[in-house]
Amino acid sequence: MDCFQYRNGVLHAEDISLVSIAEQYGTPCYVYSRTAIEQQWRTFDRALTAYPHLICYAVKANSNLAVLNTLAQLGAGFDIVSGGELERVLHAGGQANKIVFSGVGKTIAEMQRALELGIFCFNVESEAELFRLNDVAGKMGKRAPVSLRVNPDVDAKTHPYISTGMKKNKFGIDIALAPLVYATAAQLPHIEVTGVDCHIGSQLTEITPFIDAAQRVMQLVATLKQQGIELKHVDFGGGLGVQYDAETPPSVVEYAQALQAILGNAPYQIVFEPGRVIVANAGILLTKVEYLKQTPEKHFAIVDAAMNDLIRPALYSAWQAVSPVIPREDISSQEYDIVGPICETGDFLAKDRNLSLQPDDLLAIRSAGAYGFAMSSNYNSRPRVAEIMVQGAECRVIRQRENVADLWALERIW
Ligand SMILES: Cc1ncc(COP(=O)(O)O)c(C=O)c1O
Ligand SMILES: N[C@@H](CCCC[NH3+])C(=O)O
Repeated sequence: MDCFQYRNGVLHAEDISLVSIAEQYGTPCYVYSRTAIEQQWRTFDRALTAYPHLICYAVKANSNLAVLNTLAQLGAGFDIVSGGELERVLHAGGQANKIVFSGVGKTIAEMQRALELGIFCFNVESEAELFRLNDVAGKMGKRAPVSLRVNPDVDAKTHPYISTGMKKNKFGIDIALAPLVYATAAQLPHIEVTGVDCHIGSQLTEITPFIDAAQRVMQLVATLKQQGIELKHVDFGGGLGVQYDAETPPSVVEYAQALQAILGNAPYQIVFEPGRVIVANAGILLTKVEYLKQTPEKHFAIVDAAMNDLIRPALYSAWQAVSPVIPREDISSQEYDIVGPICETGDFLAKDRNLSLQPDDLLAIRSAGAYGFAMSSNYNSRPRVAEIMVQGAECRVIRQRENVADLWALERIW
């Protein structure tokens, strides 16, 4: 169920009108539906009951403590890519033994901390990293649980910036070389080979690349078995797409069924690292129209949110729906570019949208729960916006709006 719906002509987040949120907390702000996050989580979890599984929410999609805590309470594991994400998860109540650590550039300090805490496993992305991890674990008198992230050379058919499973990408170990690297890993005294991992990209809207990758991974698992290397878990990463516009991504159930057809009754724990599909449609960015501006070419709606708040349109030409909080019928509509106040032509949130607008109108940029606030910045010295979480008729600030003093809090004059 969509937790952002119109009631009596006003867009609501669950039971709370977005007009009242704007009045109480100001704009721009992110608004998340806690119920929507919980629902998505449960849908994912239920679809996978055929196998023992661990769902490790990809923290990078939305790392607010309240979001992480909501998921931790449901039993989530977490996929992290930095020491910062590791500490966030712990601070939010997540369990270390349900954490997978991905990423191509893990530092010695990050490895030490993760080993000290006893994470579920390291998704190792290169031989060099494997040797470093063996060394670090050895000095600590430990054995590091390891899953090699393999690169299956499958085209995820998504935006090139977020496609990760092709030979030309920096991620993972070439699947053709993986048997050799596994053989090396199995000989290292401070490495315990526990699994295999694969993540081919984000916002996948077709099932075929997932199937191709899963087949290649399971072939590798069979080869390793012949080599005498028995794995305990198989991690299929994240990447399941969501509907922003007219895409028709596979449902979680379709995705699970397709994997089941490949896995049969394989005796492995199955791990997933979903990010976007859990949180994207559980959030909006609420913004206010400051000015309407007309040039001979275009109509612009200049709003108080900008590319520093939501960079996806500027970075990937991503399309996100724009909904008026109170749709107007008193004036005719125009094609608008929805732009921010930043000094860049790339500062747009949407282009060519047919809307009826007046200054001070509120707009909701939809599907902003994933890779929204998490990718925001202070560019143009803009304080980061507030994040609000709603459940039913209850509403809480889960991150305060920054103020100008926060902008230079860590700076010193020479
Ligand atoms: C290693 C890894 N796992 C999981 C994810 C989560 O992906 P998504 O948000 O598309 O589910 C990502 C991001 O693409 C990733 O890099
Ligand atoms: N930031 C991207 C997704 C990248 C996923 C990171 N592995 C987006 O907004 O679509």
